[in-house]
Amino acid sequence: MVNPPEVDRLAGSRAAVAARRARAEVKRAVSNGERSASEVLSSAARDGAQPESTLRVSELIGSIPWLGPTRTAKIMQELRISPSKRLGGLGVHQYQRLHEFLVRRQAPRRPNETETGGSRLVVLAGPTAVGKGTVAGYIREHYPEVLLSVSATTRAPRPGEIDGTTYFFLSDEQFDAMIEAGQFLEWATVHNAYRYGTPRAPIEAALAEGRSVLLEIDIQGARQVREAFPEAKLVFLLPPTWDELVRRLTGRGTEGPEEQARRLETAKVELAAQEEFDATVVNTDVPEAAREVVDLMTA
Ligand SMILES: Nc1nc2c(ncn2[C@@H]2O[C@H](COP(=O)(O)OP(=O)(O)O)[C@@H](O)[C@H]2O)c(=O)[nH]1
Ligand SMILES: Nc1ncnc2c1ncn2[C@@H]1O[C@H](COP(=O)(O)OP(=O)(O)O)[C@@H](O)[C@H]1O
Repeated sequence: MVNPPEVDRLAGSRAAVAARRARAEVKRAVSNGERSASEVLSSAARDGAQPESTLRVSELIGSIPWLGPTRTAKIMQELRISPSKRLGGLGVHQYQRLHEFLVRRQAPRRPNETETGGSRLVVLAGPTAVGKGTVAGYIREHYPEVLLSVSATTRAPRPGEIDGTTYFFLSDEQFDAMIEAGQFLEWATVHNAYRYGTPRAPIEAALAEGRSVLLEIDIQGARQVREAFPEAKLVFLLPPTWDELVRRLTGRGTEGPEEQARRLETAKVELAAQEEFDATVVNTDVPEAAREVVDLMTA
């Protein structure tokens, strides 16, 4: 029996809705880190009937955490794949290029081989509230062999912060005097508000003793350290997702809504800088993230 056209049309639209839902589920799983993009590509290549095969390449790449539309468009150009191309329609060479890109991106980036062995100066940077201070504090507690640099700042202490341990809390005049005397290894104005700087003397002394030194500083500072110490390793701490970063900032309760909004704006700029770093560590679990950072100090 042949279905009347209306029944066929209905069945067709139901199938289209189901396929759309399946593609949305694939994108959600990739953006949450539940599935890797390379595994989705392999699944599409294995079986053209899978919903993955009708996913556009640009949708797959755009689902990878921290790759926004601008970076995605740039990557599509570099891979020489048209934005409308679906996974199931890739040519052999296109598939190869995309697969290599995805596998390269997923492997945890280790400092490049040309670095002098055992360089001991490591910078830990990342967006506000990602957990830099928490991970650095865990390292201070559990890896006493690592010297954690104590920065100077002109911002006021938060409840529980101890002068000389969390920061050296200085007045503007005291901070200016240290700049004048060349006593900072680097310094920067962060979140368009307060100044932060790394006192030079303790770092140079610790490096001279062959100790590992960890600087927890902002992106501007990381760039200055790279200039002064090309062998330094720059590690970028990432949150599992943007929503988790927002939750941590608001949950921390150390800034009011206006300051939080300002810091989140800075965070977007900072996240875009991660490509300048030698390695990235995702701070899902503090002990695990701390272990990965320490491993990078001796890698
Ligand atoms: N350049 C530079 N940045 C620093 C230094 N110490 C801390 N920071 C950065 O200043 C920013 C603000 O730090 P803080 O006020 O503790 O805020 P939080 O990052 O939101 O906890 C963070 O990105 C820190 O990494 C430093 O010595 N130099
Ligand atoms: N892995 C994690 N899981 C959940 N919460 C975390 C994690 N790491 C840090 N936090 C919390 O997130 C908030 C921001 O951490 P903090 O160390 O102050 O960030 P940063 O120094 O990067 O600004 C704090 O409330 C901290 O307890």
